[in-house]
Amino acid sequence: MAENWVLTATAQTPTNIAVIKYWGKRDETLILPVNDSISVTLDPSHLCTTTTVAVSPTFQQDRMWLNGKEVSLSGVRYQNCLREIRGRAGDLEDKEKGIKIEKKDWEKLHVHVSSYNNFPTAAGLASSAAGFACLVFALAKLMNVKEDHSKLSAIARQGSGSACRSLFGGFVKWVMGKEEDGNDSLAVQLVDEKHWDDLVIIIAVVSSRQKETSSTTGMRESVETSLLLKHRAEEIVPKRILQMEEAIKNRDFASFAQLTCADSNQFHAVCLDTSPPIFYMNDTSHRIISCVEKWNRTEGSPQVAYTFDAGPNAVLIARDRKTATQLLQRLLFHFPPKPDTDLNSYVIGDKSILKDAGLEGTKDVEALLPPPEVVNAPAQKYPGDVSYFICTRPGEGPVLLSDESLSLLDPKTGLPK
Ligand SMILES: Nc1ncnc2c1ncn2[C@@H]1O[C@H](COP(=O)(O)OP(=O)(O)OP(=O)(O)O)[C@@H](O)[C@H]1O
Ligand SMILES: C[C@@](O)(CCOP(=O)(O)OP(=O)(O)O)CC(=O)O
Repeated sequence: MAENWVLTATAQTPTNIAVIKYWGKRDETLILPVNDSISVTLDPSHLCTTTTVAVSPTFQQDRMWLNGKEVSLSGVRYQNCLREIRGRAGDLEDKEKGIKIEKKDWEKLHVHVSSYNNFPTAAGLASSAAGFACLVFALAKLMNVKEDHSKLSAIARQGSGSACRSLFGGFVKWVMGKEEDGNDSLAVQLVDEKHWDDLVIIIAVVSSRQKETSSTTGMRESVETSLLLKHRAEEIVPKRILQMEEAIKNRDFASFAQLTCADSNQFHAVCLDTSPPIFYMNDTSHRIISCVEKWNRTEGSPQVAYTFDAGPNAVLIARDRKTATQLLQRLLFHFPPKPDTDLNSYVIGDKSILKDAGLEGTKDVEALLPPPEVVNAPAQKYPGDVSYFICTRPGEGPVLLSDESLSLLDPKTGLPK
């Protein structure tokens, strides 16, 4: 066997947003949560991670490049994922390339990883969720791991809890599990992305100067100090999970929206109940909540649901396209771009919603009338308080990219292209 071969696999994995939140661990090392959670996977054409993994007898050590820059793989979370995947690697033969790797050989072979997020990293858009899910999925393909997506999700969970939910498209539940070794703490798909394809998602990336507490630190402090977290995990979430599963199954938007907003608000209440208190939302986040609440109330039934993770960004879920265009008009009325910003870079993702809303340029935004529900109140405008909007929808789970031109590593050297 020639000893200078390089074998690669490239995958693409989506990010996800929780509608019933994970907040609190019962085991910090294995990353085992104190409650079940449910998320919606976001369309990878707008937010995703692409990762190429390679193996070669010529590699001297495990190495990783993130968005083109070399980063260390020595962190315990990366090490746990690599160990768990290597332990499950199978025999592999590529006759065309003359490569034969036996199960026991994988322990001695080093890997190279190159990963790229098509959205800002560590900006509160769950890059760690897409990133760890993609790493585990790509390595599993490379190393011929014969396990289903749920089993792989239990490995991705050890990279970042929320990552386990990115192993599936559509709506996904992370079952907390009971076992001490965490083998039953994994993700399952509730329904795929086609089940409820009316939904439209608009993310407001909110400008933020504050230094935020990371999710890992924040939830540790909440577990240690918040009595509300204990009550939430034991009494509230188990019931909410059942109601949310029912709402998703029946495409019951009114219940879905009520549960999503209530759960986001309770998660932030737990943060306030933490000592010292943690503030993730800012004034802009609060203004977006008020705008949606006022509109929903005027309509008599929910049109839009909102949810916020460990940061000020708003994730807004509209019941259908028509509602999404009305939402975008409201958002752009209150949060127009700064005078020098082009609308095309201010609203990204699925731009067809801009067109449906009759908004082709900054002039159209300036001409927007106040929404009917605010006509008697001062029409408040906050240019610059939102950095940009992303229009997207529920999307599919991880996919393997077989087109070699999409590989992020050179097939000859195993180094970034
Ligand atoms: N593509 C990737 N592949 C592997 N790891 C990644 C990738 N992208 C991000 N990460 C890991 O996730 C870390 C960022 O996670 P962090 O929780 O700080 O931000 P986030 O997930 O973008 O935001 P948030 O958790 O607030 O939603 C990075 O430092 C890196 O360790
Ligand atoms: C608020 C959340 O987004 C918290 C996510 O926490 P992480 O998964 O980032 O935390 P670690 O497991 O410590 O890596 C809610 C959620 O995604 O369910």
